[in-house]
Amino acid sequence: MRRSAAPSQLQGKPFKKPKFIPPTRSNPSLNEENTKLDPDIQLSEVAATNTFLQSQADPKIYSLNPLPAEDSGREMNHGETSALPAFHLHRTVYSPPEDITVSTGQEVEPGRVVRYFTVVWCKASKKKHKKWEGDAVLIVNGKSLTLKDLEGKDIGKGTGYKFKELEKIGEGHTMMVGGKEIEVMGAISPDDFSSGRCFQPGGGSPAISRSSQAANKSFSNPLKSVYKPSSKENRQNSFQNCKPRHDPCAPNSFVMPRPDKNHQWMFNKNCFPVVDVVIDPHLAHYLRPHQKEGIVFLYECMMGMRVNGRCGAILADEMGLGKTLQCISLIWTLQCQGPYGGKPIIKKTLIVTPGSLVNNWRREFQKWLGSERIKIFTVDQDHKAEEFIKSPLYSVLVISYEMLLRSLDQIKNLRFDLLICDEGHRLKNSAIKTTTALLSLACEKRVILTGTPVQNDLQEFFALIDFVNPGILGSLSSFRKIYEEPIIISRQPSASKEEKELGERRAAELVCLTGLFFLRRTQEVINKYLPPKIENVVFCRPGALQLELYQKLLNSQAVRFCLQGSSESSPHLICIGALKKLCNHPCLLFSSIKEKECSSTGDENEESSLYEGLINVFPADYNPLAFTEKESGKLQVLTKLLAVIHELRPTERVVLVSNYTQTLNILQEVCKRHGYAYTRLDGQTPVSQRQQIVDGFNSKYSSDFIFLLSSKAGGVGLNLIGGSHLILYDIDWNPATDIQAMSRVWRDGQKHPVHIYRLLTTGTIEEKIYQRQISKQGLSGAVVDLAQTSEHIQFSVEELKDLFTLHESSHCVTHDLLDCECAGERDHAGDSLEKFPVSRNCQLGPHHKNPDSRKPLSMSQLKQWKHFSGDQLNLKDPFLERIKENVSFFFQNITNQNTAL
Ligand SMILES: Nc1ncnc2c1ncn2[C@@H]1O[C@H](COP(=O)(O)OP(=O)(O)OP(=O)(O)O)[C@@H](O)[C@H]1O
Ligand SMILES: [Mg+2]
Repeated sequence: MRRSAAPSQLQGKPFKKPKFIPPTRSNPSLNEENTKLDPDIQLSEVAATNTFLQSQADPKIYSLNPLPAEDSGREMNHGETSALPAFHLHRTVYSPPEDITVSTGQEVEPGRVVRYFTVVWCKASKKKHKKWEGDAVLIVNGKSLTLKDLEGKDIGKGTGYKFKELEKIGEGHTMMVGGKEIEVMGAISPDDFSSGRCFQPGGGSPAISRSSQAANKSFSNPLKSVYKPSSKENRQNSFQNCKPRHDPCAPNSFVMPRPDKNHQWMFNKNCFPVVDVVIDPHLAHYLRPHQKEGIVFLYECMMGMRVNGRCGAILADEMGLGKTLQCISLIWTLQCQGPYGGKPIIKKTLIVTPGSLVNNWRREFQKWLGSERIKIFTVDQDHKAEEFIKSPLYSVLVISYEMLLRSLDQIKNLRFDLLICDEGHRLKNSAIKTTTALLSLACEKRVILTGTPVQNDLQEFFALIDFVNPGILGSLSSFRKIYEEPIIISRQPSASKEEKELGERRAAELVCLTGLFFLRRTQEVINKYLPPKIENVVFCRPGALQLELYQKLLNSQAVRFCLQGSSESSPHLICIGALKKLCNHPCLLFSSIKEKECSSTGDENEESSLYEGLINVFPADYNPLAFTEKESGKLQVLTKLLAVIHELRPTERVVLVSNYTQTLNILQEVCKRHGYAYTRLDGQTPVSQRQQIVDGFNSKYSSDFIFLLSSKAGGVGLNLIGGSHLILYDIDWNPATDIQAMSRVWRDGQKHPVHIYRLLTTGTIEEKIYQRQISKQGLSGAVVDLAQTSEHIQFSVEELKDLFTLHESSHCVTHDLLDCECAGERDHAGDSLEKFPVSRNCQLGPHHKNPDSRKPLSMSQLKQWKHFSGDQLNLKDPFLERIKENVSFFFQNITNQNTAL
């Protein structure tokens, strides 16, 4: 039968064998190089994991875009390369063994042999000359055949075949399946099927995707922006000047891995001598081992050395690990150097970041490189992007996401060679304007920085991956069929053994594919450079007015209504909001009631039914502006805490965090009343002033005692090392918001022991939210993402019942739930949590050799924290001793207890 090529084959040479070529190990020397950096940091950490993707990742470096098998096609005439290990590329073609027994997600009868083939197909016709319509995968399971397209969708099924016919299936065999004619191209290994690799289009390289615009281009040259073909003469001149910028042999020099032969064959068309790329010793001197590893990772990604022709990377180190310095080192290195003839790799860099961090980037550049080496342009109201465009002086443009959208037309006209998206988890949705705007920029070297876990959602994971390396995972629809669906199915309790196995294999494959350009390290890698951290959870007794109001709210018609029905409409959100306000201070609730009274048009709605009769609980002359501290348990504790810090540590400062502007107003008023100098950063603070406020507070000359911070407005990325005490006044549904806030002070540069206080009102909804945060359900559920609020959480009636219960007689409901033998009556000093390292649940989380060793802080780990009731005599901690009168219970954990200061 004559045949025309199937669409995929038109892209390249027609072939007769299965298309997928398993990723091949390339340049083992890079692996060695990396592991040499720090024996503590193994490359296995490079691999991504995921709560979905927890399978063992193979830390090998793979080439996803195989080159011709022989690398002798081009002579490398620069002697330096001969020292490199020869590049061997194996094209593995699977030939089926006589008997294959597999277990996959297909419904397999026990003991039955399932076989897989790549085929081409077309609609059945009598025409002699077939026009093949597409590639597909044929699954032969007993007497049944299933045909799946390369997006994983079933496109044909057939049953009742004769065994004799099925035995004949092999290369070149033609037959009918579900009204489609097929021709078999070759066999696929069960492994390629279960890993999903056989679905990857383009000769096994996901780099050539049919779906993505960018991926439709032939794969990119990571050096093209700078390498212009030079004349012979020029080339000879440049050859003579080809020296490394810094001495690679100097003691403590930090040298980047050299490109392997394969890379040279692809990208060193002018045959420049290969020159060592050496990190500026001025920077190298300061770099921590994990930062060196991170810089090698970023360098290799940007150079297309990890995934051929792909130049994207995600650096997802936990907060405070110095992602900024790693990027600054990358930019400065690529801007001045390159491996081929020493030619620089980039000219212009675009850094997009949240508004509050624009000037932080400038500061960090200045801190590490001074103001002479590199010129940074930051866009704000007074400095428009046009200035950058006009001036040849600047090589780095720093702009906020909001400003980028506004200046997109001008920025689009510029050519950037490197794009860095700080706090880039916001790009997890490819439909949002910011993502489309950034994708419209013609820049292939893309880095996402994020310290915050993304939501537990594989589609968001896909969006981030697709942003940095477009098309590498194929189209979204094929990703869903091939990875997401089997992985999700495998995690359901009802999953069969085969479904579980298939899901695990697909997850492992995804980890392998993405682990090449995804790096996450956890806080532990810098703990040894940090002072001790004393973390306290403080359960504050509610005031009498609070208790009375709380009971009244719980007995309201609105709450009763929530407990009867479904939570599809959202009266429960209004109830939760009111309870949270009350926990912060009754005056906040008073203001809401008054506001409602004024705006009410007489119609009865949930909010008015919630507030019914409440106003009578307040004294008749109640004035919310003249609130007292006594009225709120937490405020009472807070004022005592501030007083004791001020007294015992007069030179130390406090960061005071709330999620609500109105609460910050109250806290600000407290500062005024007590004469504490303060500064404030919230959503209203103009972007241009934010860094100034932060710098002022961090300066040793600052007279401010308190930094009032709205965690939602300015939590991410800020360095507030001027403060060594951080008080979280209220709790968020989303643990990520609180973790972000808490990470502002315990970071590199902090000189004092850090004290963190998390204030919760005993027995109330705040305890429930805390329990939800630390319980497995809370972390693996819907609340891991920064953008998540209670609006996104679905509550069952049972959960709502629990939320809307007040435990008046308990010292600490959270402790009651721990099943702890101490019954909260004695100083129960458990082991320090350092024995139980905590890591945040993260879809893109770290890869650990022992998956059980690091779970999110759980109830059982909390039990290991030191804990004691407020009634105890003589607490060792002088701060807690002074506030204990209004505290029913404490949990405390000390990290780095023995760090010398
Ligand atoms: N090697 C180092 N030596 C001393 N200080 C460092 C080093 N690396 C980073 N720092 C400092 O540590 C602080 C935190 O770094 P950075 O802001 O880059 O963290 P990050 O990883 O971006 O965290 P986040 O996710 O919170 O934004 C900064 O003040 C930075 O200057
Ligand atoms: Mg940062």
